[in-house]
Amino acid sequence: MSAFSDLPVVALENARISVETRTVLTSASFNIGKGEFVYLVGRTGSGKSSLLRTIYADLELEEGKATVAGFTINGIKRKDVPMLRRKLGIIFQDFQLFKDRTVSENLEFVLKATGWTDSGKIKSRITDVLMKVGLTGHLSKMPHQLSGGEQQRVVIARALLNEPQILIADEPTGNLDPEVTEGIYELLDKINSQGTAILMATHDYSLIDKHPHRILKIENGAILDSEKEKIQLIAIY
Ligand SMILES: Nc1ncnc2c1ncn2[C@@H]1O[C@H](COP(=O)(O)OP(=O)(O)OP(=O)(O)O)[C@@H](O)[C@H]1O
Repeated sequence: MSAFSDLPVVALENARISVETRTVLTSASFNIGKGEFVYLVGRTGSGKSSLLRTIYADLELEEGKATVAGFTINGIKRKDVPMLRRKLGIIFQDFQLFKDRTVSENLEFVLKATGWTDSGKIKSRITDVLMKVGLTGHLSKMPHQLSGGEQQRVVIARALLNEPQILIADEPTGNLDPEVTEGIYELLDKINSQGTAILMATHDYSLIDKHPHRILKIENGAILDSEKEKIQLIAIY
């Protein structure tokens, strides 16, 4: 093990985050360790997506410090952002696959864009990630030939291509019915048990009840942490 293996995957210190003129976090500090599974909750508009955007360097940190997967986010140079994103897997509620490309082409696009050139390695990586998400045999399908749950599995496969240290998921089950949600959770749980940290924003408190993990809650511009205090989860939308 390297001497750096105990460094957190995400570390925020007194982070202040604003969107346009609205401050969503005033002074947030927390760490996410290697291989942790963490839920991110909070009312609609509390700033969950904004916090995730800061972690993947899509929204600037106004004050404080943040390191993610070994990168310092404060003042990160545009040219370094793709390197950071290679260490992260990002999953959204709306699947954002290219609709005019097959599953395989969607995955190949990302590999080529992130520097993969050897066609044998590309093919075998695509086969590997599709196997991980339970979609072996769906290589040549178009997104519209897949169910919502299957499309989300392709998105998860795409997020895994470059072996990220953490998956950042913004409402990954928001468009899925409860049974399909359970399957997606189980997949994320399996990925997590193989060592990838997960940070998942969700409104689905029944999922959290059923599968408890650490919770970070955004409330009035602050972060509450279930490791330090009891967090009330009342269905608030
Ligand atoms: N592009 C934008 N321009 C202006 N204000 C924005 C923009 N994006 C978000 N906001 C505002 O920033 C605040 C935080 O939004 P954010 O999307 O981070 O919240 P959220 O907790 O993810 O909400 P939800 O649960 O509805 O997804 C909200 O008040 C929102 O209206």
